Amino acid sequence: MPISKRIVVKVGSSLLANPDLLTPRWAFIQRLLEDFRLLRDQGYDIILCSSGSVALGLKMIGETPETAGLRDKQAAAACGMPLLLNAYKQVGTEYRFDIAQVLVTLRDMEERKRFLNTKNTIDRLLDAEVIPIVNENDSITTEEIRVGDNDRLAAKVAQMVQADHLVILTCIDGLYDKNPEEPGAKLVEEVEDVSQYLAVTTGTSDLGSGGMLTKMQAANMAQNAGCVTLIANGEHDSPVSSVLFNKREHTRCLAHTEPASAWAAWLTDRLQMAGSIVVSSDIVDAFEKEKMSILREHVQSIQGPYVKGDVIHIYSEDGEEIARGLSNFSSEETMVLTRNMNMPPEQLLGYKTRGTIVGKDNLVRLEEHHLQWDSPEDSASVNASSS
Ligand SMILES: Nc1ncnc2c1ncn2[C@@H]1O[C@H](COP(=O)(O)OP(=O)(O)O)[C@@H](O)[C@H]1O
Ligand SMILES: N[C@@H](CCC(=O)OP(=O)(O)O)C(=O)O
Repeated sequence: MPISKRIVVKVGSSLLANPDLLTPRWAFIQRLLEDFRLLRDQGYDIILCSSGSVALGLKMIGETPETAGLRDKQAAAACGMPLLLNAYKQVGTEYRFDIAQVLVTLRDMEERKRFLNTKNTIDRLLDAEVIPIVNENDSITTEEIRVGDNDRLAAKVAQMVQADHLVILTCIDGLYDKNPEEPGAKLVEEVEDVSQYLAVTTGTSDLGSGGMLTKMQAANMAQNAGCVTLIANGEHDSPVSSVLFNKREHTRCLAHTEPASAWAAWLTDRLQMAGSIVVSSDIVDAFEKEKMSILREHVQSIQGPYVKGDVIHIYSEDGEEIARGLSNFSSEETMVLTRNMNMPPEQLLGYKTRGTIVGKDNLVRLEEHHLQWDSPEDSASVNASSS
C-alpha cells in the first residue's frame, strides 16, 4: 500500500452527539463509515481521530456542557468512551469494518519513545485492516498534562503515520475570513500561511473544545509534515470523499515542502512547551549561516522546570523563537552549568559530560512556515548568570 493513500480523519463532538439529548448521532456515523468503506475499497488507509466521549458521557453523571468542570469532563469521558466505541462498532459491522480503540496522552506524543510505540501500534492495526480510533485519554489527564483538543492531536497522528491528507470534519463549512457570525464573512478556500488567520478564530460551537484556532494550529503542524489539511462541514453525504475529491466547498491548507526528516518534524511541532532558554545574539547570528550546538556560554536565561530529554524552545534576546531542540540537561542542571562558567561541567554535575546544552544534531531551526510560540513570561524566567 503506497503511503500516499493514508488519511487521518478528525471528527468533532458536535457531529457525534445530539446537542440536546447528548446521544450518539447514528445517522452521521452511518454516513461516515459508509464513506470509509468506499475509500477503503479504493485502497485508502484510514485513521479516525474521534471526539465525542465527553459529550456522550455527560448525561450519565448528571452534567451539561455548560456546567461541566474538568473533573466532570474526566468522569464523563470514562462514561462516554464505551458509548462512542459501541456506536462505531455496531455501524462498523454493517460496513465490514473492525475497529480498535487507541487512547493516548500528551506524553505519548511528546516523548519520542512513546510516540514511536504508538506509531507501531497504529501501523500494526492498519496492517490488519482494522480502523484505529484515536482519542485523548481524557479521564486520566489534568489541565497541565493534556493536549486538550483533538485537532492538534489528529495533526500529530497525521505526522506520525506520514499521512498525505488530514480531513477535519466539523459543524461549519471551513475557515472564514472573520468571525462567521459577522455579516459578510467569507469562506477561505485555500490557506498557505495559517498565521494570517489566527486572530479571526475565536469561539467554539456548544460542544466543541478548540474552535477554529486549534484547527489552524493543527493545519500548520500537518503542513510542516508535508500533509494537506482539508477542513469541511461533516453534515454531508460522503463527508470525507466529497472533500478529498474536491466535490464541495471546504478550506484547503496547503502542505509545505517535505520536512528534513520524520525526526525533525516530530522535534519541531510540539503540543506543549516543556521549557525554554534565551540565547545570546552571537549564536543567533551564527545560526543564520549554519546550525551550531548551543553551549553553556550562549545561555542567557532559563525557563523551566524541564527534564533532560525534553524539547526546549530557543529564543533570541528580543523574544523571537529561533529553534527547538532536545535538551541534554534538566533546567536545574542547565542553571548550575551556566552560573558556574569557571568550573568544568563534570565537576559541577558529578558525571562525565562536555556540557553541551543542545547538540546541533538534536536542533531544528524554525523556518518561516513554522508558527512561533510566544516566549514565556519574563517574570517567570531565571537569569542564567545572575549569581
Ligand atoms: N474564522 C472562523 N471560521 C470558522 N469557524 C470559526 C471561526 N472562528 C471561530 N469559529 C468557530 O469554530 C467552531 C468550530 O470549532 P469547534 O466548535 O471546536 O468544532 P469541533 O467540535 O468540530 O472541533 C465553529 O462553530 C465556529 O463558530
Ligand atoms: N477528547 C474529547 C474531545 C476534545 C475535542 O477536541 O473536542 P472537539 O473540539 O469537539 O473536537 C472527547 O472525546 O470528548
